[in-house]
Amino acid sequence: MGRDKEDAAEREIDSVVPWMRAPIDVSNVETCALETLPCLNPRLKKALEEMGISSLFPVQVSVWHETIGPGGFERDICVNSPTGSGKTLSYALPIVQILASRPVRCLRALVVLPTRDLALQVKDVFDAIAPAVGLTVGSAVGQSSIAGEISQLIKTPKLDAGICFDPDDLSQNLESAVDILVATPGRLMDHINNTKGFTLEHLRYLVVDETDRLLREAYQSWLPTVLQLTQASDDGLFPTAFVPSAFGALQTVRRQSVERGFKGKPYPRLVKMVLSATLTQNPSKLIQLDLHHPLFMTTGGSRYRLPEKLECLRLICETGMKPVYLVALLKSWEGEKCIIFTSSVETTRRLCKLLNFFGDANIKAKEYSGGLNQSVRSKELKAFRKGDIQVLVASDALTRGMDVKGVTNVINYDMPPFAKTFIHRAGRTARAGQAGRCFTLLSNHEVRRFSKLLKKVGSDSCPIYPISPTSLDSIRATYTPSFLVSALEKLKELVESEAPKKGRQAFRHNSRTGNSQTKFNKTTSDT
Ligand SMILES: Nc1ncnc2c1ncn2[C@@H]1O[C@H](COP(=O)(O)OP(=O)(O)OP(=O)(O)O)[C@@H](O)[C@H]1O
Repeated sequence: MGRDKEDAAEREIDSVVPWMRAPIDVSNVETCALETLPCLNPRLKKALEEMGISSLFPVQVSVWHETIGPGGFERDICVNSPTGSGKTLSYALPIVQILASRPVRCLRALVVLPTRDLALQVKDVFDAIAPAVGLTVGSAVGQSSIAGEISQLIKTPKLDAGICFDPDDLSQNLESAVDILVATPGRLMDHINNTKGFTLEHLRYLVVDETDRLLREAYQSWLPTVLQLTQASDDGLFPTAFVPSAFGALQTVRRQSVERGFKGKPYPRLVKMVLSATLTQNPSKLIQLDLHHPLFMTTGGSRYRLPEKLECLRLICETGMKPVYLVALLKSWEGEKCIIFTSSVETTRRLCKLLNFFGDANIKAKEYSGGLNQSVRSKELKAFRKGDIQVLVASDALTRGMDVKGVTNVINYDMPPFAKTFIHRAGRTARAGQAGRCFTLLSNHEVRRFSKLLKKVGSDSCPIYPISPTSLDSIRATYTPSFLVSALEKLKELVESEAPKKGRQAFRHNSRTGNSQTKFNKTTSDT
């Protein structure tokens, strides 16, 4: 989306839908010890304790109160709560508790997330609690082959000795092997369209995590498809292409209800939970979710909120000096985990290579961007989680929601283009009530625009970080003309061997433009 469009979308706050005008303010809610949480299943309590959790965070307490007990889940839930405030468990815990009370194996909860790594992270949370109450969690994210995924999701019938399972025989009972499915939209659609025995017929809970991101892209119309498949089944609403393909004895009949508040809606209805740190307030987007008496939960009065213990800092330098400032910062934190954000995939790749040229700085940096294939990305992320890599250089597309323990610093090497981008980047640190710092490197001409952005995110303080002149000088000593020539040569080789055609052309153009300082600055300022 272009900047103008995004800005316009952000301004649409003026046309907030009525139900968003009187939210539940989560900042007035206290944390709650597990011992005092009403109705908590003792087996879930034990599982939470094994995860190291002794109390619930405010957003988790608020959602719990609206979902557990009499009248629970009567309304759809919309949560706008800061990064790292624990939104995943806020939906995972009540869903698991409720499903545990009726132990019948069929797909009853679906959680949709925009990326594979994020979906796997959320699956880990469900996996930590669901088995304690006998529930099974599956994933449809494209991590394994489609056949591997199908065998994990669908239970094939036990046949008499000598009789083989025939996948085309519709008379055989195919049942779901999972109660809860965590999916990305693409793989979800593959299973809806092609997997025999995969059905949303029994679905009771739909979670759309990172809602604003998921609503921005249609992903093969996954949302209208899911909503259509969970409509009333007594009025012929299922289009033939989507006839559910489960042939087990178990049936869920959704009827057009005439009960108060449900007129014209199917009952039992699909309960929806939508969550983000930057939940859209755009009515034309929200309407796609077809929410039922939505209950809005937010933190504080402002639209966006940064984590409480996040410290924002800025560094102002000439564009060509950004690498020097960056290395000075990284050297001063030896061993601390850090994520560096850049403006594009190409920039991410180049900056990562550049950091690795500063060999004596001992910085182990890896790239995490849409320019890498999924398996490489997941491998780098795993190494970063384990602490084998200290620095992850990342583009924006994939880092939303990412939860990596021990990230104490985030650096905006390129200024974030939008307030939302700043929130999600900065939110990779200062999670779960921990302290963290977000540094932004700025050139003089960016200072005013950055101040405006800070106002939007509700930050009233972002002092200049006093970087030590001695450390800058020592790095400048490395950053000599001979270093530049050698780095330039290495970058050229790498770019020519790896970059797409466009990148190679840009580099050749730079190489023709004269002295090495100009060339290097161009290359680094592009990064
Ligand atoms: N009750 C709790 N006690 C201690 N730690 C918790 C609790 N709930 C969640 N956490 C931890 O807090 C961290 C952040 O949780 P989570 O990823 O759900 O945040 P989030 O609000 O979804 O963030 P984002 O908006 O960035 O996706 C995780 O590491 C999680 O393990």
